[in-house]
Amino acid sequence: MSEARAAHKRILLKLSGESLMGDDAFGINRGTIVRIVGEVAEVVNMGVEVAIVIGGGNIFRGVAGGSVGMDRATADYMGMLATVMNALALGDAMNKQGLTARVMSAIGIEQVVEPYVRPKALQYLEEGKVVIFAAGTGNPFFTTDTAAALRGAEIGAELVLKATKVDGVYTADPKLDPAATRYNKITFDDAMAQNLGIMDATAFALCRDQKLPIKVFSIFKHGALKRVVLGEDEGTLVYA
Ligand SMILES: Nc1ncnc2c1ncn2[C@@H]1O[C@H](COP(=O)(O)OP(=O)(O)OP(=O)(O)O)[C@@H](O)[C@H]1O
Ligand SMILES: O=c1ccn([C@@H]2O[C@H](COP(=O)(O)O)[C@@H](O)[C@H]2O)c(=O)[nH]1
Repeated sequence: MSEARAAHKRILLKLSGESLMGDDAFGINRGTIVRIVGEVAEVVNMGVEVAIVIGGGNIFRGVAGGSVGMDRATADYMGMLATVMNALALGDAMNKQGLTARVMSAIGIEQVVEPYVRPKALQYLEEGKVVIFAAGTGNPFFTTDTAAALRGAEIGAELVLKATKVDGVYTADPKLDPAATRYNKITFDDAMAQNLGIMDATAFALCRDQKLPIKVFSIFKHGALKRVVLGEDEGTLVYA
């Protein structure tokens, strides 16, 4: 274990699917996934129990499928399967880089990965294994952000870390509004009242009701994950 003291014992890290793309147009970039696993390893080696929810936007997005005429629920199941592919790739990279990872799926595909069973997930975390939650909530019409809030609450995480492409929550989407400014912290109620698009309202509401804070930070900023875990000033805190 390293000398630095973590501010949190157990965390839920939400990785967007797009964070695995690197500079590619879609899919999984090998160098990027290796770098992200290296950053996760740093916090695991500090003694932090790490659970991960991985998105699927780099492979498939259900809403996009719906918009071209596909049944929305079917498209959403395809989106959930995309998260299983990302989870398998992430787990494989972790095991190759010296971590022990377990992938658990919210939908039954037992020949491929074990099903999500809460006590088992808790046991893995206590054993120092990284648990990767695949297939979101297992239900269509939800997102992996909501899965992160749900699993975070279920496992008693102290903090949800939303690792994304931007370095925090802004007054407006910074990709669309260059004049947008970043919040250092913001309450769930304010984020929801202002309809800030960084996370969906269901995820915000669940975390607010469970008093589970969220840190939004950029996964592309080297060392940012470790700085969040150390409780340093990084990204935006969303709190109740
Ligand atoms: N107020 C805001 N502050 C910051 N980012 C915002 C805001 N409103 C919208 N966004 C956008 O939200 C996006 C967050 O998306 P994110 O990377 O989490 O993707 P996702 O849909 O959750 O994951 P996936 O890629 O797996 O589908 C950012 O890229 C940013 O452009
Ligand atoms: O609980 C869930 C989680 C996800 N989906 C579908 O998967 C895709 C990919 O997830 P992202 O959160 O966008 O990364 C999502 O667009 C949904 O179509 C789901 O149905 N239920």
